[in-house]
Amino acid sequence: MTDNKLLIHSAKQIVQVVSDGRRFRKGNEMKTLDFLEDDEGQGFSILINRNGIICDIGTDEEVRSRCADRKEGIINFIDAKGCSIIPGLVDAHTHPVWAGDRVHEFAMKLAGATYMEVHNAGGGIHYTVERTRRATEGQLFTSFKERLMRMREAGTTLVECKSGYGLNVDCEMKMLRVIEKAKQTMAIGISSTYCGAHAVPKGSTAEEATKDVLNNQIPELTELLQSEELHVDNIDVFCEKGVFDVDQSKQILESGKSIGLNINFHGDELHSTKSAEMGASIGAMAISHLEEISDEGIKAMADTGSVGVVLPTTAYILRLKPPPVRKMIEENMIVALGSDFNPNAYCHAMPVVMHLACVLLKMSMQEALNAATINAAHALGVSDKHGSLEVGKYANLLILDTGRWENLIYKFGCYGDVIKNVIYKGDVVHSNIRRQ
Ligand SMILES: N=CN[C@@H](CCC(=O)O)C(=O)O
Ligand SMILES: [Zn+2]
Repeated sequence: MTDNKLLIHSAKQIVQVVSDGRRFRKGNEMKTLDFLEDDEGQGFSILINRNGIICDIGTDEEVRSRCADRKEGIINFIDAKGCSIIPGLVDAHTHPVWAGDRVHEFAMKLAGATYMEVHNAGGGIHYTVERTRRATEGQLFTSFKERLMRMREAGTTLVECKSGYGLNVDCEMKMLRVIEKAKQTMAIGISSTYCGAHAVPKGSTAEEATKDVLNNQIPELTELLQSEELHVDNIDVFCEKGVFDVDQSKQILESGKSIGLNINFHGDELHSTKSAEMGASIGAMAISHLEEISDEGIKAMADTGSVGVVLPTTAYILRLKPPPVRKMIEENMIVALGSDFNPNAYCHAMPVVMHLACVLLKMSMQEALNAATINAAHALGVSDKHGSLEVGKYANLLILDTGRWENLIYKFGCYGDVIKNVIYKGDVVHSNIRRQ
């Protein structure tokens, strides 16, 4: 007799997001969510095996009788009466490892300074780089761990995490080791990204910094990947006027691709540089920001299937023109969401990001949930295991204390009132005490 780890039963609603094995949704399909619900008051169940994988899903009666037929036992039960269940949220873009505090810059920006004015005056990324270089691995891990726990409480079960506040070989590898440690020890999924070309270090030119990335940082990273000291998934560059230009970015991204990393980078944020066209031409898995994407860029990304990761917190905080998400969806680009959690945009909560996506980017709640689950997982190349509630996928899910999942988006900033439990690979990793 096999024992299953957990049966969650009696749920009012299970929002699977997708139920037919598809890896993403685009265009008009983004308005659709697959879910289990009926008006007769019938409850729904999810059964999770010992390996933390969903092994059955359906009405309470169906799941229990199939389990009995297979003569399987169940170790734990959760009664989800009146609740809805959705997949764990996927945050497709964050910068969560750093030291220092940039609250003073928020005041400068409120007073009218632009992002690049702060950056060029030695603040912004440069300010964080100085403090991150001085911090020990232990100090960086302690604050990173805390941030990951806050993200998880807000419903994130898979998060992309970048390096990029080192800008030299030692500190970039230090950041990647910190991310690796969390990857090995914490109950949250992590997709790690090398972003050694996040800014041009003080005292260097972009050309010199490109050479350092190509000739020093990537070779060192290659060795650490080969020795399996690090497991890195993606390569990123800040492709922007005054940072790395399109040619420099292309060289760095292609070099990362040649060592097996997925291309996933910052483009067309503050200026239209044709980053999207370049990224699509080299097979980028995803490109983030895209506030200034051109019509040709949208078409190129739609044609190649590169995912557009939009970051509503950035446009909101920097008062930028928001990315043209309606147009992207109309043109069949795959759109995903990320929090962009970083010292400029201090927001770790994907429910807040989804709310901003609806109000600022004019997405519907269904589109926002697709973008924050299956499409975000696809941007990270792992939508075969994450991003929906289907048999064979990780049992990463949220039990919401409401019969209508939309409350998670509607109740702006009040996700703590809505999320009852966060479950990662079949284990309860967060319980809202007030909601028990
Ligand atoms: N634009 C570049 N990188 C980050 C900001 C990083 C920082 O300001 O520390 C972003 O995605 O918003
Ligand atoms: Zn970023």
